[in-house]
Amino acid sequence: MTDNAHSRIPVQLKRLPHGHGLALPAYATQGAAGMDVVAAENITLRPGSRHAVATGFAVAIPEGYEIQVRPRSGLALKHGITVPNTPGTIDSDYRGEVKVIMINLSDDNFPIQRGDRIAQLVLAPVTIASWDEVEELDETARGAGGFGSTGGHGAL
Ligand SMILES: O=c1ccn([C@H]2C[C@H](O)[C@@H](COP(=O)(O)OP(=O)(O)OP(=O)(O)O)O2)c(=O)[nH]1
Ligand SMILES: [Mg+2]
Repeated sequence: MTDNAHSRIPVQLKRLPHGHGLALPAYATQGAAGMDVVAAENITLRPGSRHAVATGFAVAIPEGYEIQVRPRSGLALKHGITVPNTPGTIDSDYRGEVKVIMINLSDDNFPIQRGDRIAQLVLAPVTIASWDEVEELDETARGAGGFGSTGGHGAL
């Protein structure tokens, strides 16, 4: 763990019974955006299968923030293991166990051991919108063009 405490936002965390003895989510380097989070269970992900992996803790995120659950690129690149709902959203009013939904996109079984770093958690501010319903929207050069309208892969 590194010394970037000056910029930290306190977030309450409650260990659940099966979470005792596990490392808390932690920043691996001083500039890390995410805290690596470890699995609280042993599970083998078969090819194509998915599972909500226990973390062994619950949180109370301050209002105005969320926690995003993101995959680790090493697991994605080397093993085809990722988070299908990335970024997963942990709401500030959620008090259940934080879980990491993982999917195995490879052709091989992938064993997860309790204590393995499986994903990363990013604390992020949330901006709250209010709808301003109108009859007409302003015109732009893009207009309704989207979904590759400016040219995509291999376009001339
Ligand atoms: O990767 C995730 C995503 C969600 N959650 C928990 C915390 C979150 O606050 C709650 C609801 O998540 P979300 O809003 O993404 O799911 P939903 O399908 O919309 O369920 P709900 O109707 O409960 O909001 O589930 C996790 O533990 N891990
Ligand atoms: Mg929801």
